Amino acid sequence: MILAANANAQGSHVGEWRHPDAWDRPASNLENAVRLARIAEAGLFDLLFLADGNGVRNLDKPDLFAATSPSDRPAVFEPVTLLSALAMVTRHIGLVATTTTTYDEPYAVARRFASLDHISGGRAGWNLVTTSNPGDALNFSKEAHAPREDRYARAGEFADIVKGLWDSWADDAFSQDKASGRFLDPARVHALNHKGEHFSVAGPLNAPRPVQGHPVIFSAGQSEMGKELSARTADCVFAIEGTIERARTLYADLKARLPRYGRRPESLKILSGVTIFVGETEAEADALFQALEDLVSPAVGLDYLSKMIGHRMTGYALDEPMPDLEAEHVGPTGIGKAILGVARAEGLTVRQTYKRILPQMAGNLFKGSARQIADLMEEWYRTEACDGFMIAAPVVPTGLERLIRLVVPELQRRGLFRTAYEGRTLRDNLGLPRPANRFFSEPA
Ligand SMILES: Cc1cc2nc3c(=O)[nH]c(=O)nc-3n(C[C@H](O)[C@H](O)[C@H](O)COP(=O)(O)O)c2cc1C
Repeated sequence: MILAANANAQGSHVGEWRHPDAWDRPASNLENAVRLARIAEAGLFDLLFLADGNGVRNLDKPDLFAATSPSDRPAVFEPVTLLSALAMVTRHIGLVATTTTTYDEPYAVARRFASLDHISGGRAGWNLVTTSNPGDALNFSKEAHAPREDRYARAGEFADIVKGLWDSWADDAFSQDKASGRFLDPARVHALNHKGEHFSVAGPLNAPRPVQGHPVIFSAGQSEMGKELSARTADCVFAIEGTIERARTLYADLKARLPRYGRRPESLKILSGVTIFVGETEAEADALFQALEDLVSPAVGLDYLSKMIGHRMTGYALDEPMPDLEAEHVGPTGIGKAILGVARAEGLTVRQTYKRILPQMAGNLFKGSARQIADLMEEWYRTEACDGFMIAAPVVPTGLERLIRLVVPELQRRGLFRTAYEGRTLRDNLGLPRPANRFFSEPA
């Protein structure tokens, strides 16, 4: 079972940062990030994962903004920069950063992640997103966020170029031989010379081939286009589905797309987003859950719901049934659709819907004792709802510490989770092979 730490130092629950256990002054705090990375590595987690965006939300609503939620992101480190620092204080754990294909350039992204892979000794991963926050467009000389179709078309070409650039050099290209005076072998370089619909990139990349060949690629879109992109280009998918049945359907759907691209089912790992409240007892987990809920005002809750479903919910009566938005609303995201589906299936009111998703910015909710949590994780894993979990554990960092103390040993006893890191690279630990260079055969 793969375990990933969804490592937003401000937490994932909207009310979390106000809890007495939360660390003080979480904004852009390197010391906290280092502590969190060390905690996750001591717990043998496969990787740290940093979601990201390129803009600040809610500035137009000063009251909400003052009570900032983690998704507003007013003060977060640029993730590759942060992971480069964390690479120096960790040895085993994978380091995965989100970077957008909509507002970045393939050469720059290939270079950044090749560098992180070398700096970390083969532990880098790139979470490829097409950007969820439309306002980010205004920070990149655009007047509006491009439609989903255009973003995904660009993303597909972007990913192909990045992979091609990582293959610029054969693994043995840089002999750096002082005696002969030969720094590199000019026969072992390939200039990409890509000319496509969105990009023209000559190459080669000004970095040796990454330690892992290609850093691990994550992707996180759940629309038809998002799923197809994952099947074609990703090694791991960060998936969020509200029920085990929906998660199994998505799992089967994604794996069934792979043969079309000549891929085997085990070449794509699916991590289900989950927020875990674990206590010494079920009652302790319930109490923490309730304490966090009490820290969120209806205004903040409604705003959060609006962002998650892509439709402004202010003005709807809190205790009326959740409106049937899917019919009237053209563009809910994959996540938004899942939320609306659960609200409809369970007949939730607007208030119940936002309360339901409050702890679920990072995915499905698991709450209870260590045994109960391990039972749920085992069921999801064994019945092919996922290959592992992208875990947020409120409150940061005590929630993760508790999870590692209580749940990890239970998973180990059941033979579901490692007792020591197996490999040297993130790919090794995830059980993913090192990709061959598409332009050069391996050195003899
Ligand atoms: C689980 C999950 C995590 C995501 N994380 C991010 C993120 O960190 N930053 C971002 O800009 N977009 C993120 N996205 C947005 C996607 O990249 C994509 O733009 C959005 O989901 C719309 O595509 P879809 O309809 O295919 O889901 C995430 C999406 C999902 C489903």
